[in-house]
Formats: sequence, C-alpha cells, structure tokens
Amino acid sequence: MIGAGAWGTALAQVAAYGDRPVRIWARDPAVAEAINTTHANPLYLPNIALSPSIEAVSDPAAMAEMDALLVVTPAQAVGAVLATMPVGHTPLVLCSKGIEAGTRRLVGEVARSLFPEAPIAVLSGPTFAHEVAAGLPTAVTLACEEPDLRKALSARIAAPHFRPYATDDVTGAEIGGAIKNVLAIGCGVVEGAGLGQNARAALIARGFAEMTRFGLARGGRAETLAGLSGLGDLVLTCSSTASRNFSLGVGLGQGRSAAELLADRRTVAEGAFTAPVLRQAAGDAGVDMPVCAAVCRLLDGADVRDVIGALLARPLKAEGA
Ligand SMILES: NC(=O)c1ccc[n+]([C@@H]2O[C@H](COP(=O)([O-])OP(=O)(O)OC[C@H]3O[C@@H](n4cnc5c(N)ncnc54)[C@H](O)[C@@H]3O)[C@@H](O)[C@H]2O)c1
Ligand SMILES: O=P(O)(O)OC[C@H](O)CO
Repeated sequence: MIGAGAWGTALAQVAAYGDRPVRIWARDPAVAEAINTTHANPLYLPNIALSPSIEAVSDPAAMAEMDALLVVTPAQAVGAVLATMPVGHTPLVLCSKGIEAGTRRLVGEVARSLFPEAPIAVLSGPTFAHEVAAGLPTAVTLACEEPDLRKALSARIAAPHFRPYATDDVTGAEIGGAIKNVLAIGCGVVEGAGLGQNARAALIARGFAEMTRFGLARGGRAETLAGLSGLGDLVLTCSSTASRNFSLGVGLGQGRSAAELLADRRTVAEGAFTAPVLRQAAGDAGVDMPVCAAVCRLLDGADVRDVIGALLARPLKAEGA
C-alpha cells in the first residue's frame, strides 16, 4: 500500500487477511512506527487492531519489488508521491478517488504518464474504511484491461467480507469514484440546510444522470457507472455523516465557509478538490453538470438558498435529455 491514511490502512488489513504479508508506506515515520510497534494506526484508523503481518515503512525505496502497488494517497498527491516510488513494471492499483487539479487528468492518467510500463488497475466502491477494517461486508469494482492480471488481483484482494467484481472499464470505475464525492457534498448541503429527504433523493438521481453523461463522454460504460464504483458508492456517500464529503456539505448547508470547514480537518474530503477541476473537465467535454456546478458555487461561498433556487429555476427539460 502506498499511503497509510484510513483507506490505505483498511486495505492493508484486508490484504493481510489470513496473515498474508503486506507492506505499507507511510509518509509520516511516526505512523509507520505505530503500525510496527503497536499494530494500530490511531491517527487515521482508531480502535482497529491491525494484523501483525502488516509491515510499515517510510522509505519509498522499501517499496521495490512488490507484487503490486496499491495507490491510496489523496488524489492530488498521487503524482508527487508516485514519482518517488520504485515502480518500473509493477502493477499499480489506483484506490484514490479524484481528478488532478491543473492537468484535469484522472488518477490513472497521472500514473500512466509517469510509468507507461506499469499495468494499471482501479479498485473502487462503497467502502467506508472503518467498516471494512472492522470486517463488515462489502463489494467493490476491480477494473483492469488485462484479463490475467485482473483475475490475479481479484483473487489476491478478495476476503470473506470483501468481494471484488471484475471489469475491464478502468475509466468508468475511476469516474464514478471521483464524481460521487462532489455529489456527496451536495447531499450534505441538503441535509445541513434542512431541505428534506425528497430533495436528497432527487439530487442523487439527477447527480447520477450527470455522472453518467460525463462518464460516457470520457469513454466509460453505463453498466460500470451504475455499478459498485458509481451508483453503489454514490448512494453510500450521499447518505451518511460517516462520509467526510457529506459532512463537509452539512457544514456548508449550515452556513459555514469551506475554508473554515477544511481548516479543521486532518483527513481528506476529495470532493472539495475535485469539484472545481470537474467543472473545467465537464466544460472541455461539453457535458452539462448543473448539480456539480452548484456544489462549486457553494464551495466558493455562494448562499445556499440562492444556489438551490437557481438550480430549480432552470428551464424545464426531458428526464433523459
Ligand atoms: N477513507 C475511506 O473510507 C476511503 C474509502 C475509499 C477510498 N478512499 C480514497 O482513498 C484516498 C485516501 O483517503 P484516506 O481516507 O486514506 O485519507 P486520510 O485522510 O485518512 O489520510 C490521508 C493520508 O494521505 C497522506 N497525505 C496527505 N497529504 C499528502 C501528500 N501531499 N503527500 C503524500 N501523502 C499525503 C496522509 O499522511 C495520510 O496518510 C482518497 O482518495 C479517498 O477518496 C477513502
Ligand atoms: O468519507 P468519504 O466521503 O471520503 O468517502 C469514503 C469512501 O470513498 C466511501 O466509499
């Protein structure tokens, strides 16, 4: 695992199921030390006893000659962190959810540009780290274009409580995971502003329509967007304050500023970084994404009632248009 935040640590725990050896790279040597000496990561994944077969390191050189590298840093850090890693031909499994600011590239495109020889896979789906680490069941999408590698990665990451479903649609899997974070902020706003359950369901459905339009325009497939990495994760993240993105939205809906809410956090709320670059990428692709654009306005400090009012006042249209 490259990254020892909540998700990297939870995934290490899954991969270590049955005492299989796993190595995890932590940027912070104190986190690596805690994992090695106490078999816990109290900073990012408290109250979880980790498998002793997880070994933590903080030197990138120690990640040489792994069978595969799972990339689990915040999306905006993937390029900088991967550039320090001894990747070569090692398969890269991208688990970060976002689009790179500035370049407007999906995380897989960032990885490919750095390591053209490394096969790429994506692991994404409804996976609150704490639930997964506690052994509660879920299912995920495992996307990879190479059939043998797809099969091998699925077999290696599967555990009795963690069920991967395979696809070759890498782009579709990435786009679902990136966009659901933006929509989760919007659903949090609905909750924080007390706009009701109907509004939240409507936003999920119209948000999913936006995710599908953008995903298809970028070459993803509808079945992937309607699968675990798209709709599955969208429903999860739009429904619970356990989501960092949803809870950021709750704060915005209560009238607090994004700057204030983000300053309080050690952990990442990816949607705040994805929203502005998604607005640009949607413009590039000629895709209308009014809900995501509304989330951008809210992050920029616009008044909630003004933004919701403007969204509802747009010209009426056909549902499938
Ligand atoms: N937490 C979850 O439930 C979950 C589940 C699925 C996917 N994800 C995705 O996994 C990725 C990582 O999320 P997380 O929850 O593990 O994050 P986190 O907030 O728990 O921890 C972030 C980790 O990244 C490190 N980090 C922060 N900035 C960095 C930088 N500039 N360079 C290198 N390392 C840096 C931190 O030291 C920490 O180890 C995100 O893209 C997130 O969307 C998270
Ligand atoms: O806490 P969030 O909003 O980053 O969501 C975590 C995962 O992406 C859920 O699958």
